[in-house]
Amino acid sequence: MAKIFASPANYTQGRGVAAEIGTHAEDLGGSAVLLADDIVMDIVGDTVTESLEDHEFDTETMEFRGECSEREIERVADQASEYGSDVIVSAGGGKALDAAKAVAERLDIAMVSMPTIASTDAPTSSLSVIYTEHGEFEEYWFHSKNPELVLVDTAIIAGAPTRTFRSGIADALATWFEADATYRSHGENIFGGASTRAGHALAELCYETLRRHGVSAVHAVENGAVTESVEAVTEANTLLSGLGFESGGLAAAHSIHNGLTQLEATHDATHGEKVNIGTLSQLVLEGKDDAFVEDVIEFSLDIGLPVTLADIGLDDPTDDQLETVAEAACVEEETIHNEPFPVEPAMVRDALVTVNELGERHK
Ligand SMILES: NC(=O)c1ccc[n+]([C@@H]2O[C@H](COP(=O)([O-])OP(=O)(O)OC[C@H]3O[C@@H](n4cnc5c(N)ncnc54)[C@H](O)[C@@H]3O)[C@@H](O)[C@H]2O)c1
Ligand SMILES: [Zn+2]
Repeated sequence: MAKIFASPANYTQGRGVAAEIGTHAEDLGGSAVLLADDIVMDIVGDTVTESLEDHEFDTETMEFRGECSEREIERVADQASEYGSDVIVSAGGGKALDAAKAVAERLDIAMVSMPTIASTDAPTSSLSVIYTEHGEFEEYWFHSKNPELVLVDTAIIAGAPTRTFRSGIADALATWFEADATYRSHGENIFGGASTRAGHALAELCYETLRRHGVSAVHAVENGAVTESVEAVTEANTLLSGLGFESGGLAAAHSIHNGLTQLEATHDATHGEKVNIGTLSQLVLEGKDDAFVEDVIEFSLDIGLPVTLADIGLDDPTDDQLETVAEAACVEEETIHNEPFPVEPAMVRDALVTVNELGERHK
């Protein structure tokens, strides 16, 4: 199997860079549509439109309605096509970015990814996670390219609710464990290739960066402050995690997340929050030492991340519910089969109940 590494063409991060979008996007086209929900449009709409128009772009705006579903993608694509847009700029969280990636693929136009929260590693990737209208995970859509430009304004990131930043740390915390499992099993990354040393090393740097800067960065963001730790963790949550998972590979943590989305009770927990339960479950599944699992639980608590099932809305899960999660996590297409040993649903269920017990003990 060939080794494959791919990435966005350009990643730009810093305080105030939203106002420079016209400069960075200049070569990508001449007619842009900005996709964002109401909240995000209020935050970036004027700044982005002004900068694009200063650089000779015709600009339209469009409201994102909140779910990355096939229907929403179709609606946005039809409208963007009517506008004759050759660039889609998407601002917001993972769902808005994922929807825009699918639109860019469908219309064969350029994509600018502008995360306004550092909540997931979606901004840099070449895939979209597709949900039903009701928010259940449906499937991954793999696209032919990564976004042309990823633009991250750290002043906006630090001004967003801290919960989004914590969630991004959780999504990024999974990256190293999943990439390393894939590496050890000689599994496939998102591009259907083997991991490069680069993909593996970036995933490890992601983990080290979170451990060195995570706590300080969360405290800064609680106060809307941009410090060097906030810069480091934003980069880890967004760039290092994004490249690390795509070129390094996913494994159990994200399959368990996908399984958890089958239960409606978890829908108020963010992507990252559910992933954290997936990460801890993966460590138990892999039989990591007690001290190591406890260290990751303690770090999760320091950051303010879920360590029990109740923390993600499952106060008293029934056997049937746990069975549903475990079965969904182990379907054939799931990345859990990148673990270096065969995984059965019973093993996932047992890891989940064990994590729950360990998490309760540490609280
Ligand atoms: N494609 C990938 O590679 C990939 C990777 C990880 C996660 N995901 C997907 O990402 C999605 C989760 O994304 P998410 O956790 O970012 O949430 P989200 O996209 O569901 O919601 C983000 C919310 O935050 C709000 N928001 C955005 N910026 C804000 C700001 N600056 N201030 C205040 N509010 C703001 C938005 O209005 C929205 O309500 C899931 O669908 C997940 O599957 C995809
Ligand atoms: Zn994720």
